[in-house]
Amino acid sequence: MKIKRSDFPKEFIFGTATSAYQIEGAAFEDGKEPSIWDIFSHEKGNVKNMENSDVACDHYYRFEEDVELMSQLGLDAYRFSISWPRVLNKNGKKNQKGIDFYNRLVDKLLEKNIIPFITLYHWDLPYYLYEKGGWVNDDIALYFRDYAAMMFELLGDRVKHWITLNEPWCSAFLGYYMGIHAPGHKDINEALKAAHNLLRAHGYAVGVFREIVKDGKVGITNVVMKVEPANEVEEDYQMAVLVDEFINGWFHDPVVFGKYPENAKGVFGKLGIRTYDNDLDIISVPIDFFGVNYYTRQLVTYDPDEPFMYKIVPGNLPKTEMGWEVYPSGLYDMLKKLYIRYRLPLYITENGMAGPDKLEGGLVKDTYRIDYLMKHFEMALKAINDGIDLRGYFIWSLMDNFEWAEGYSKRFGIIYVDYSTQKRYFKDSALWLKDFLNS
Ligand SMILES: N#[N+]C[C@@H]1[C@@H](O)[C@H](O)[C@@H](O)[C@@H]2O[C@H]12
Repeated sequence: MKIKRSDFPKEFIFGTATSAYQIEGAAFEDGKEPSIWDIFSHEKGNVKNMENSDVACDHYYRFEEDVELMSQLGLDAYRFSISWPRVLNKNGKKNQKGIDFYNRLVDKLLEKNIIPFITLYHWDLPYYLYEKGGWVNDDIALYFRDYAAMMFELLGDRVKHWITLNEPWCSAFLGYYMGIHAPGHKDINEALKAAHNLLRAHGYAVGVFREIVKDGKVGITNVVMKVEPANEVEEDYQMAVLVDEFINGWFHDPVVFGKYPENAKGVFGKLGIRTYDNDLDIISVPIDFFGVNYYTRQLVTYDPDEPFMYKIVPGNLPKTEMGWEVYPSGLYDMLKKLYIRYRLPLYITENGMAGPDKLEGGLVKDTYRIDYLMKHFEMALKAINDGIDLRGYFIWSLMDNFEWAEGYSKRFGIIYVDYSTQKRYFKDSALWLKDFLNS
């Protein structure tokens, strides 16, 4: 049975999501200072084909055209991030040209009746703060608080939906343990420290938000994975519980319960890895919603030879260009799990797929993405009909963009970007979405 927009509650919002470093370009223009990703992407070996976001989708100069495209699709909302080093320089001074860009973007969105959702931090830490220790320097939480307060003051009169951090798990573990994201460190102790300081930063920002944007809503967006045992055996079930805590619980529990998940904390302790208990009262100040970035599941199996006694097992379901299994039921399962455990309103702040998109005659026949989105829309509707307080769904992504270590090799957009000309093309999925939103 084909679902329609009208099957969803009237107030439910459909949008698309992007992030500053992935689309803006103008990486060193109009007073913007470097971020850790500007430096990391220019260092050999970090990004496929040595690609970077110096230009990206040139959104800094083309934002009016891009908002017009969103309006043509009939989107209700648009989630984007602020580039911290574009608005605040190393002397703690505002960069007015950078601030003006976001003012104009917000005003353009409102003019087109598109609700802005702003993410304060989507991985592009100012490089000068990294030089002061970055996320492993406890002071970073106060720098973030001051940056957040400035943005709340500047845009809070028009923007009422804010997300403090995007996927702190990635910032901490891909950036400080696995080394595949900026700043490229490989130190589990640094990763745990960074994780804690990211959560402290979140808590301090929520505190000032309550003083500045009294009629606004604030939350945090986490990567959410459905973790399952690779084999129906006790030890794999135990590993699934542990990995669920490592990935999902580690950034949800402290924010709501003011404490880290016990099993994972115990494993870190046994391995001599320090965990932290300071400022848990600040970390757990009440928030208004959780943002859920859902893409796929993770199959795990017990392996005593691995540092954390488990390894990831590739599944046998159809996969996207990222090698991620297409697993729509995992979205429903995780929405249900999060809502039962934390009782907070939810937004799907990212869901989408990288596809083998080819531009031919001005068209991109991405029927696979239409199928993917429809199946995940169905799971969102099932969750709503089962009483879960799900309030919105943002497709990742509005347009093809810089996919971090994958460079431009992975296309997640519903709009195709020809990077050689910067021309935008609606993919079939965009045209399908436009019809769906009017259905
Ligand atoms: N990879 N991948 C796609 C997508 C990435 O482009 C976003 O920036 C992240 O928030 C999240 O990882 C998801």
